[in-house]
Amino acid sequence: MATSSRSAKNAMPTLRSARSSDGAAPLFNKLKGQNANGLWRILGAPNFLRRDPAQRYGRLARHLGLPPTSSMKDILDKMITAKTAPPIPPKIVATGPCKEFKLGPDQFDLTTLPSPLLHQADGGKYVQTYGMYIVRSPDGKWTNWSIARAMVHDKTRLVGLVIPPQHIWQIHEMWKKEGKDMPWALAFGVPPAAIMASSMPLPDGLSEGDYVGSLAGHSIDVVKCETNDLYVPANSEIVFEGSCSISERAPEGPFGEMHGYVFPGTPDDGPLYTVDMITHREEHSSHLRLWSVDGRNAAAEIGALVRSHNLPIKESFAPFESQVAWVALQVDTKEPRRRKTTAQDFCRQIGNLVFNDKVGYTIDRILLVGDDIDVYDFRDVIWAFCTRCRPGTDEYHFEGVRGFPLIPYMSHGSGDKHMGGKVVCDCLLPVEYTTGKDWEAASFKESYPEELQKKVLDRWESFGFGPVN
Ligand SMILES: O=C(O)/C=C/c1c(F)c(F)c(F)c(F)c1F
Repeated sequence: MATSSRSAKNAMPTLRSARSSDGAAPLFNKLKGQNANGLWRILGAPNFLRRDPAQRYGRLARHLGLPPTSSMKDILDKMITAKTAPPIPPKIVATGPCKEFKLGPDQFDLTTLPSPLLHQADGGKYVQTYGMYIVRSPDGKWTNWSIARAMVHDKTRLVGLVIPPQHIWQIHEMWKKEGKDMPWALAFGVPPAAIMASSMPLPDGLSEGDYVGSLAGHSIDVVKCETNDLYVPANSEIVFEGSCSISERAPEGPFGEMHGYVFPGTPDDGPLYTVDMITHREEHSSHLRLWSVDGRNAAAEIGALVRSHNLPIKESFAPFESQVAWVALQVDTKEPRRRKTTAQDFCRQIGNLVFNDKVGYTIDRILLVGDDIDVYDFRDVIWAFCTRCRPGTDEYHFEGVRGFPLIPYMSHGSGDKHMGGKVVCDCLLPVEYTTGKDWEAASFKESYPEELQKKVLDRWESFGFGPVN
């Protein structure tokens, strides 16, 4: 990464992207409010799409050590494969780069450090959108690494979103029963595989640290916090250490959320986090991003869940165009025919399984599509949805399941804010449940003999139509 923080002093604010051979992410080196050691810089959108179609998911691929030309399928398959690999627990080390600088509560002021106002109508400065929370159950058996947003509340405190059924909420409830504030750490700039694992809806009780080791192919070095007994990745760039109150709450939000809305002047409330110490390394930055990884990773988990129940699903993907609130499931349609499954039984079985599991929490619409549909191509998915799913009769609604309260039609809609609002859309035509696909797509690839297609493509540019895409 860029220049040393020491050179940041007294410089004009500039934006310089963290350019490398495979693409750019905005790195803000000189920010108003930095302290004498340049704390902190900000890297934007570390997991977002690239312009180059050949490297569309390059930044995500880099999180997992995959080539920048990897497909979304390559990325999600690696995450699921690692989950079933033998766990590689973190390795405890005596110290690490994150210990190079240590600031006590009288040496920092969160209201003056360069926390960004990400959207003009946000209820506060969201310094935390891509850092990794570390919390542990009171019995010490479950260490959870996760992402949850938080904004600056005052000089030494943040206020964050902690909602059921998230693991941080589950563990916070355990500490409430103990009558003790929850020890907490927030690590920015952690190993990229760790932040990817933090945004996967892994099963309750599974410690991400074990999973990340199998994802990275080696154990992650962790080091003990100065002010509590939690362990953080030793090469983290910045670490906030402290505790999350089990009683004190404050206004939280609104925030420009993953679905693309902010409702001005409508804060909710959340628990207060007190920061007792900040440690950081010389080369540091706090990472910002907008919520999006969760839906993509949820799709991978949903695919694994339905296959583990012997449901014939080949591929699973959450289209970006749906704000990752939909999941398209490609069905191996010879199986429902072999099993003589009716559409209703099939859709109800999938909806009951997914929408009653934590992995389905953020997903409001499941689209079942046939063998001929590429779930990674939204044009394919929406074509099947528009032409094969009859409104009403081919849709199976689920109102008796936990809803996702952040979706605007839930939080600001007409129905219950916390229950339901979910549906399975059957985008298989009835014939796919009986004798199989009986149509040809009226398309270049399906409506003409291959030799004719080749003849045309060979002469395409000579016709003056430009390069074949
Ligand atoms: O603040 C946001 O834009 C989204 C927060 C968020 C999320 F992205 C998830 F995937 C969750 F599961 C969740 F509980 C959340 F609160």
